[in-house]
Amino acid sequence: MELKYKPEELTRLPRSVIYESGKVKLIDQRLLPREFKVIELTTVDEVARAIVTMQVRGAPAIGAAAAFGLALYAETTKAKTKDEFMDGFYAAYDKLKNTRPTAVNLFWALNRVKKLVEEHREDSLDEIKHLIVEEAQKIADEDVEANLRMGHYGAEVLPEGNVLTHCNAGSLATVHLGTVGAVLRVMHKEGTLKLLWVDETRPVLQGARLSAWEYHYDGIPLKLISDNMAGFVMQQGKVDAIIVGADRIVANGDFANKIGTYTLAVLAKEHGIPFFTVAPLSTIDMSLKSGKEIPIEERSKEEVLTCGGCRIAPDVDVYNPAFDVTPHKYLTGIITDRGVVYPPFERNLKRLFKRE
Ligand SMILES: CSC[C@H]1O[C@H](OP(=O)(O)O)[C@H](O)[C@@H]1O
Repeated sequence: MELKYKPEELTRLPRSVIYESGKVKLIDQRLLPREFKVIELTTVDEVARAIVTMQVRGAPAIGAAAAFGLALYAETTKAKTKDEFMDGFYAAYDKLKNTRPTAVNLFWALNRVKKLVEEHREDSLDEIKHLIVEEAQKIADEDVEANLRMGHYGAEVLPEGNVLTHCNAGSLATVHLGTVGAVLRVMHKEGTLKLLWVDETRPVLQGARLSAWEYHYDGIPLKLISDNMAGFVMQQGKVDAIIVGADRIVANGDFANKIGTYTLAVLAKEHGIPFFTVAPLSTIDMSLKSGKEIPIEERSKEEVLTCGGCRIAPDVDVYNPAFDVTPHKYLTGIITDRGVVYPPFERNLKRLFKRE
């Protein structure tokens, strides 16, 4: 894959989350679009709270933030002995692991650091601390590289024209550039993206608040629509492709993504519109055979009872699943950092992991 563009040629945005000597610095996504603010977190509890409250969100972004949370622990702990350090490390790992259950990137990132630490248990304490910080930075840098590759792969396969996307799988959902965001930015750079339809994505409005903000910031032509308009726009023949992110893709190609994705997939099938998901290998969980096994996060009733901080309903019972699962039969392809995977997904996803 020839990478024609560098990240700075595709976006004016900074990285969404970074680690600098004992501080995790991240864009507070709850404040967007009205305020752009980078907050500095100095404890593991603050990083865990940022993930739970969605100050940082998006599968790869929360994976990187969690890994940086372990780096922050390593560089700020007062532990004197290796046993004390390891007790604190496992406590930090558990705190971060228990933040959100659906995006597999969180567990992939935490387990990658934990495995390295356990493999180097006999090293000196300073060497172990250095390894943690270095590995967390590698996870972040690899995410940017993966997004760049997916951007180029995706722009090669999506048809020229109008694209619809749901939620935010842009730069804000990753360390930099985005998964969907990288594809859209390369298409925009090459003049093949004529118009982007952005679903507002109730109840947390990641589309209206985050995608509309970041793609407009980078000059991508877009129209914002409410979620219930997507079907009509498709019926009018105004959508040439749909592209969404993923929080967990499993061995048969079923995948979990923001609530409302399944609805779009069924509508896309009805209207003969190509439907792609974009995700790095860190989002693929080959240990699960079907999407039925994916844990689906349920969030607070307040997210549904309010909109933009205003109450829009009486205090009634609410069901608020943050994700749904789209069966692989609705998928045209999976755009990954190792190329585009087409059906049969079970066989072709296995092959993906065999390629080194
Ligand atoms: C590139 S992963 C983005 C993925 O994560 C989002 O969920 P949330 O905003 O709750 O973290 C959404 O499902 C996006 O597609």
